[in-house]
Amino acid sequence: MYTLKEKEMIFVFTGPHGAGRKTVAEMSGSTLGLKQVISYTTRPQRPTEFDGQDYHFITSKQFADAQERNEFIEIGTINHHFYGIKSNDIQQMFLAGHNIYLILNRFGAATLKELYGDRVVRVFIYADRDILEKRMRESGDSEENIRLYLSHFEEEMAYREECEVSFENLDLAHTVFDLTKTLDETLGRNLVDLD
Ligand SMILES: Nc1ncnc2c1ncn2[C@@H]1O[C@H](COP(=O)(O)OP(=O)(O)OP(=O)(O)O)[C@@H](O)[C@H]1O
Ligand SMILES: Nc1nc2c(ncn2[C@@H]2O[C@H](COP(=O)(O)O)[C@@H](O)[C@H]2O)c(=O)[nH]1
Repeated sequence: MYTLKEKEMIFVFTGPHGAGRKTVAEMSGSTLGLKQVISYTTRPQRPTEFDGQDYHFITSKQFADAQERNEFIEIGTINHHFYGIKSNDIQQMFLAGHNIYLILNRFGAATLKELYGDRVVRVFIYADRDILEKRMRESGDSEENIRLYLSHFEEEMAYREECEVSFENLDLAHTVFDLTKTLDETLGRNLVDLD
């Protein structure tokens, strides 16, 4: 496992599906120079997704081989598919001089917190159930996926209390403004003058 150096931070975006974790993480992340560590998954690639950008899409055999070689720092099973983060990818990002973010479910967020303690800030992004359903439908998710994702809504929302910071993502510009300010302060840089 990579040992974090002074001032290196890991931001883990979590919360219910469709809350806008990816959207706000990318927007604030690009302002603050954070880089995403991309997960590996055995889930089939969706038509709107790009390999290496949304996920590294790999076969079950490739996943099992990497697991055998102890390459993953964290592994999750979601809807019968495997997801994992490689330790070496975290290390490479830090060696390249970037602070990092990941977008994980609550189990992955809890694992990273256990491993890296105070250096992990869990950022919980949420909106109410009806809004999530509307967003998922508008972004083309299948009815089956929407049903599956919303079936975990209450458990996902309950994790909010354990997270270091949380933002209700209603108006995108406001969320990104508040989030960027908070992350900038957490990094102790105060580079972003948002007032
Ligand atoms: N504040 C917002 N208002 C309206 N739409 C939003 C807002 N934030 C994000 N969206 C839209 O909602 C959809 C889901 O956003 P996003 O993919 O970022 O969510 P997510 O939490 O990462 O969920 P998933 O894991 O399902 O991708 C996208 O189409 C995105 O453009
Ligand atoms: N515990 C982990 N959770 C992960 C990882 N990569 C993504 N995720 C989360 O899983 C769900 C499924 O997302 P989908 O894109 O397949 O719809 C979502 O909440 C992701 O944030 C991981 O490596 N570990």
